[in-house]
Amino acid sequence: MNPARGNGETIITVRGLKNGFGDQLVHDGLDLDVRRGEILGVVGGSGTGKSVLMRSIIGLQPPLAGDISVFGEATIGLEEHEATEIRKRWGILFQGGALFSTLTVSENVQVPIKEFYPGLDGALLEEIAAYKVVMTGLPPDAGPKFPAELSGGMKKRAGLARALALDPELLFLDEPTAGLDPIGAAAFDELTASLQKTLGLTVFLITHDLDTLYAICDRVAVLADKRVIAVGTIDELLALDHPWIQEYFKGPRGRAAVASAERAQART
Ligand SMILES: Nc1ncnc2c1ncn2[C@@H]1O[C@H](COP(=O)(O)OP(=O)(O)OP(=O)(O)O)[C@@H](O)[C@H]1O
Repeated sequence: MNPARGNGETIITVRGLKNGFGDQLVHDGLDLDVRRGEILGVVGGSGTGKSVLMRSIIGLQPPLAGDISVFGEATIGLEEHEATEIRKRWGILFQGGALFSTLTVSENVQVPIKEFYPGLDGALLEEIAAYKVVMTGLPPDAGPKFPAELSGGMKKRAGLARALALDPELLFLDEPTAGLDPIGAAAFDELTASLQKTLGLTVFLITHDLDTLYAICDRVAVLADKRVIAVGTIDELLALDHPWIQEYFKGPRGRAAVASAERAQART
């Protein structure tokens, strides 16, 4: 944890967000600030609206009410060309990777590049994709492979390579370590932290993985009761007496994550 990081500018601001489906209200008066340069973990029970929040921020879920700004610009109700300019500046790893199964890894990485820069020639696209593939720790020969030929961890890395295709400032990760074994998950966390540092990224990271929170998140936002009930370092959250927060961080899995973070600290 490095709470000092990200103390400057706010890169995402959400105010009074309201989302719902039919009779079900998912968010009601949700506020959140994400600071430039931080890795913000977003946690909450299943169905509390973490993915819906991410979808609202990236413009895939028009909210019932509220204001959202990213990079200092309001993102709701933008003209298509204005939205495109903003979308170029972020990358997204959706839950499960969401790779196109009929395209190779290299072709998957090229999808956003072709979308935003349709004029680039094939050789340059190949070159950019090859660079992104290697950057995410995949072997160079992963480029021509299809997703079905990859392990779960490799698929996540390929999804990350695609999310980084346009050199984003802001990265959205939706449960990136779900389905990975603990060693694969720890390796993915290390990759995220190292890319954040090297590329100066801001990371909005939805997770259920306590190890990830302890290992790489600067702050954690907790979703409950249709809003963000608290944001802070894990120590700051532990000082609160909200029952979900206490149960989450101090339950058996929370204690195991602390022990594992302490072991990792002792090794460095
Ligand atoms: N397109 C949709 N239509 C109807 N209901 C939806 C839609 N998208 C999400 N919901 C509902 O909104 C609620 C919040 O969903 P969301 O996927 O954001 O939860 P989550 O916190 O990400 O959960 P999990 O941790 O299980 O992934 C859920 O009850 C879900 O069923």
